[in-house]
Amino acid sequence: MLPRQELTKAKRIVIKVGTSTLNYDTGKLNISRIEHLVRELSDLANQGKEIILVSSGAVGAGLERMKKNTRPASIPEKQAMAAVGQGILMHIYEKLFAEYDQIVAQVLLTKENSRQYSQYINSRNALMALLSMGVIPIINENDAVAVDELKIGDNDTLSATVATLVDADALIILSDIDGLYTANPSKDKNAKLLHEVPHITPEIENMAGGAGTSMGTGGMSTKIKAAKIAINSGCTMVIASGSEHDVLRRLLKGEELGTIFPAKETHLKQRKSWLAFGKQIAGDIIVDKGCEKAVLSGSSLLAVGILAIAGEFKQGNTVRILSQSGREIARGSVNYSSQTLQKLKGLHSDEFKNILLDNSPIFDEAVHRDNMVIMV
Ligand SMILES: Nc1ncnc2c1ncn2[C@@H]1O[C@H](COP(=O)(O)OP(=O)(O)O)[C@@H](O)[C@H]1O
Ligand SMILES: N[C@@H](CCC(=O)OP(=O)(O)O)C(=O)O
Repeated sequence: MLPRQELTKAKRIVIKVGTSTLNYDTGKLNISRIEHLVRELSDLANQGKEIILVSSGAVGAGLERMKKNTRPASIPEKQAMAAVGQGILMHIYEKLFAEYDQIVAQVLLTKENSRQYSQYINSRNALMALLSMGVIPIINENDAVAVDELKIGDNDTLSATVATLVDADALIILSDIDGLYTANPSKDKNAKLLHEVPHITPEIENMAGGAGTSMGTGGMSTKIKAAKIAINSGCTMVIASGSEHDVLRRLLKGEELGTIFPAKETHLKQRKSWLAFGKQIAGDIIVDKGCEKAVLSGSSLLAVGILAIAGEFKQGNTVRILSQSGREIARGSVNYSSQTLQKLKGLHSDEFKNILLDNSPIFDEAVHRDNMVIMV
């Protein structure tokens, strides 16, 4: 089935709306757009679709309330603005959704919630319970507690993590632009809109630039990062304009709006998606061309193909597997620490016993294919 047609069948849908869509350039909330969004989402829920809204805008709403017109530079100030704004945002949503008799719930997440498998499953259970009750969860990052290493970092990535968590059929990212262009259109007047991106190649990644306004964060590059997560988890993603009339209804009828990133056929099992997207990356393993080919065709990663190791990691940590050119081809749970792998790299497993003098278990594979997820 064509990817646009697939969208017409989507039942569980995550919709992400960015600050640049929720706010005017003045920094004030775009009330009529929020009203329209709420109307469209309630209508989709009435059709029996399961809807999750990932909404940015807390910092923006906080800034407006505190009468500031530039995003603060320091993290504590940003956190303070988000804390002021999140309540305002929820109050608006609660009030508007109530007009359509639609119940909503606030869910605030951090990376911590996906790092531990038990917490990952707990968040999934809570979201599934809300969906089964016909409630629309409204998700944002828990900005007040999520400093640096706890931060998911941007709501594009958060929305893709959520889509993976709940096995969503589609992720729709609404922005202030109608999709991915061949270059940043604010800088290149000849940039053209791409209607479909069948594969995320390095060229596609290079097209994506940073945020367009002082309000938005991440720009297209975080949306491409989100697309990688979503499509590898079997979820089709679309980037479309939040200002396009009836954008959600039209997209879900198969209309060619925005840029579509079709889901990959292979749907990762829960544990594999957690492995790939839930856990923190502890380091990198750089492999030679032969090893890259073997990994991409489904083999385990053997030490003989390892050229170099970056970072310090322990056995069981998640590492990225990179090609010689630095492109991530896979990630997985590693059988040896970085210290041990430094000694084993380039060797065949029958040579390991000369190196591993202690009685530590000898694995043939540095990363077993069952604990590995292909990322291209
Ligand atoms: N290749 C590209 N195609 C489209 N937009 C791009 C591209 N590269 C950078 N951008 C910028 O990304 C912006 C959207 O991201 P962002 O400002 O973070 O908004 P949001 O708040 O919706 O996340 C666009 O307005 C545009 O200026
Ligand atoms: N958690 C922050 C959103 C951060 C973010 O990713 O913003 P955006 O790029 O507008 O989606 C907030 O609510 O302001």
